[in-house]
Amino acid sequence: MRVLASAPAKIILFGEHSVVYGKPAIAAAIDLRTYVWAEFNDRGAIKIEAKDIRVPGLTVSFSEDEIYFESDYGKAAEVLSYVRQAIELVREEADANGKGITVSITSQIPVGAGLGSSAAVAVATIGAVSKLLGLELTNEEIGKLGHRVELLVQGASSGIDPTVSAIGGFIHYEKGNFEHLPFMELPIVVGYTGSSGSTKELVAMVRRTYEEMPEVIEPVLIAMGKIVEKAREVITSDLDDEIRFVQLGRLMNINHGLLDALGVSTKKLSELVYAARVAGAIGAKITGAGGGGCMYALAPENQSEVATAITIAGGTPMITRISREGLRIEEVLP
Ligand SMILES: Nc1ncnc2c1ncn2[C@@H]1O[C@H](COP(=O)(O)OP(=O)(O)OP(=O)(O)O)[C@@H](O)[C@H]1O
Ligand SMILES: C[C@@](O)(CCO)CC(=O)[O-]
Ligand SMILES: [Mg+2]
Repeated sequence: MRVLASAPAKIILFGEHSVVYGKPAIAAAIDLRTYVWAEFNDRGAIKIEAKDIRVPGLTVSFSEDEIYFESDYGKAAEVLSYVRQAIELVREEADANGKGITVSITSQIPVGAGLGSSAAVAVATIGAVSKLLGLELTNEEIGKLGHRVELLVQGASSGIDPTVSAIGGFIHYEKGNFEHLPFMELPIVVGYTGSSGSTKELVAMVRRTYEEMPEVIEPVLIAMGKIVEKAREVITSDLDDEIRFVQLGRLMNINHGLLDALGVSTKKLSELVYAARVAGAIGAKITGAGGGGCMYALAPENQSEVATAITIAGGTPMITRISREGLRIEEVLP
């Protein structure tokens, strides 16, 4: 039997980092996906084929166009720990420890770019392997297992990324609970700096700053939580789109300033944010963990001008749409 599952990337519209401290956040699944095939092997081992993982600074040996890491030889590189943990967790849940499983991954999501590649690969792997092992799990349960994978690998995780990747759509998230927000086509442009940041390291860096000066950082996190509450009010109001976008844009700009205050912006991220605003975006901010990765801009009138400005500033623009669907079982072959 072979199973193919896919799970989407996400953008965090408001509330990254503060969500790790129990504040609310708003995120949406987007139409870039990670695909995972799962099948049994008769060697009792976990075998992972990551066909297109491109991690700057990582050198791996490969044969033809495939990169192999095999955990039974103790060679599993840290870079594949999300996938390995996902497989091990599902094997445990299914009482199938020791069963040989091969997964093969292809992905459209840039890695370490703030678009939730770690959550998508964990969720798609859990989806494919649980189906293979005959476990009946809801997408919500798979999101919770994805959260456990992120906790195991990163040490800290709010769970928002695996939740939105598993269930899809546009959500408000707080302390493990989520609620779908009314669907809204968002005229956004994502700008990729081309460099990556590690969520594990960025979350740990914010934690160190918080522990050194809680009296300074706590109010920043509280303000971020208030921004999310305000944004939710605007999104669920019956004001015209034009007015809602202007208010959301202002909140994005404030949220970006506070993320910069936490130290998760970079020169390049800020350049893309300012280039987008100068080109007419009504709001622009980092999305995801920062330290490289992506920003996004809200540009109802001028998406193409903003995309050009991001290119001129040295970034790669992506015009994406919200994905209503989260985890999907694409194929089950005998
Ligand atoms: N296609 C893939 N195959 C295998 N592992 C992957 C793949 N994509 C992502 N990963 C894993 O996820 C890690 C990147 O996760 P990280 O949380 O640092 O960034 P992100 O999820 O892309 O961004 P963010 O968490 O800010 O949204 C990679 O180092 C790798 O371990
Ligand atoms: C930085 C962070 O808030 C979002 C990463 O996409 C981490 C998390 O919520 O687990
Ligand atoms: Mg991640």
